Amino acid sequence: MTARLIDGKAFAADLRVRIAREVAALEKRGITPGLAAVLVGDNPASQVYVRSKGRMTQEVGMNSFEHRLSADTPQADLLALIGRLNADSAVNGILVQLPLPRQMDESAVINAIDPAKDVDGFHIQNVGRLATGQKAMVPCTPLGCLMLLRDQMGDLSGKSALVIGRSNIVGKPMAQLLLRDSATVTIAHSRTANLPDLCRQADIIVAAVGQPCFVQGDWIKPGATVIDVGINRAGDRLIGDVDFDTARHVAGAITPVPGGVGPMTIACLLANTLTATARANGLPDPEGLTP
Ligand SMILES: Nc1nc2c(c(=O)[nH]1)N[C@@H](CN(C=O)c1ccc(C(=O)N[C@@H](CCC(=O)O)C(=O)O)cc1)CN2
Repeated sequence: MTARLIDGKAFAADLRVRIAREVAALEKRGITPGLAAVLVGDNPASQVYVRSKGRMTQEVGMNSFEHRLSADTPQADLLALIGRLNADSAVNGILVQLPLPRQMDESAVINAIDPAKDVDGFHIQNVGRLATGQKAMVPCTPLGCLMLLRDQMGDLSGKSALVIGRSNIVGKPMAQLLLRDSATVTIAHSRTANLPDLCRQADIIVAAVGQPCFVQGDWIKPGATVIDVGINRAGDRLIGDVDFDTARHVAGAITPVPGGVGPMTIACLLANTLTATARANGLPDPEGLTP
């Protein structure tokens, strides 16, 4: 068996076309969504991501506002900037690129963002809303994984899903989203016993452990759908959390790295910005962009 390749890059490109159409429709009402991206420090990967976010924001017809602060910026200055962005009616979405420099308190910074503009879905109010089934802003990477899974598998109800990783950004919200779609969800992590056996029972595996080639092909149930969230750098190569070369002979469908989940993250950021703009203007949520 050779797994179907889940082409996240193509899916994300289609999603951006749909978003651009919605943005053009808003334009006719005199509304232009605006996304503010804040980058603190000079982490090379973060610089690349923020640049791509700005470029793609403009490509779909939204306004992009970029704020770059030096690594030694006092936290109070960052909080003051967030306060100004919260109050700015041209800004519908705010993101602070992670990771932040060590002297910053990540939760204090994230929770200073107006939850209605929190297009990363990291604010504690959005976390609580997602967990209790209310309208929320949903973290971009798990939202992208959910879109890919629904596209591949249709109804996820009753499927057994294993999420490997318990981060606030990916693992926990991913589990919430799968639960919301009535999958039977298990969250595994570094202390989980018998992980290979748990994997072998799963119709869906979402790997977000941050360890290259962690999930082996012989852990995978034949025909399962495997979503690899890992982006591990090895020199100039990117390697996922799944051992792609062995997994592709067992899985039914699998995301590659690169070109799988990664591109969905930015497309979903744009989707969330559109949703935030619609909500701020008393309009219904755009079709198919929210869970
Ligand atoms: N505020 C946030 N910070 C971070 C997030 C986030 O969602 N919000 N996620 C990651 C980084 N990230 C976006 O910010 C991101 C990661 C990866 C990709 C992507 O397209 N990856 C490509 C490969 C790109 C490359 O060559 O490096 C792929 O996997 O195909 C986009 C965005 C942490 N910080």
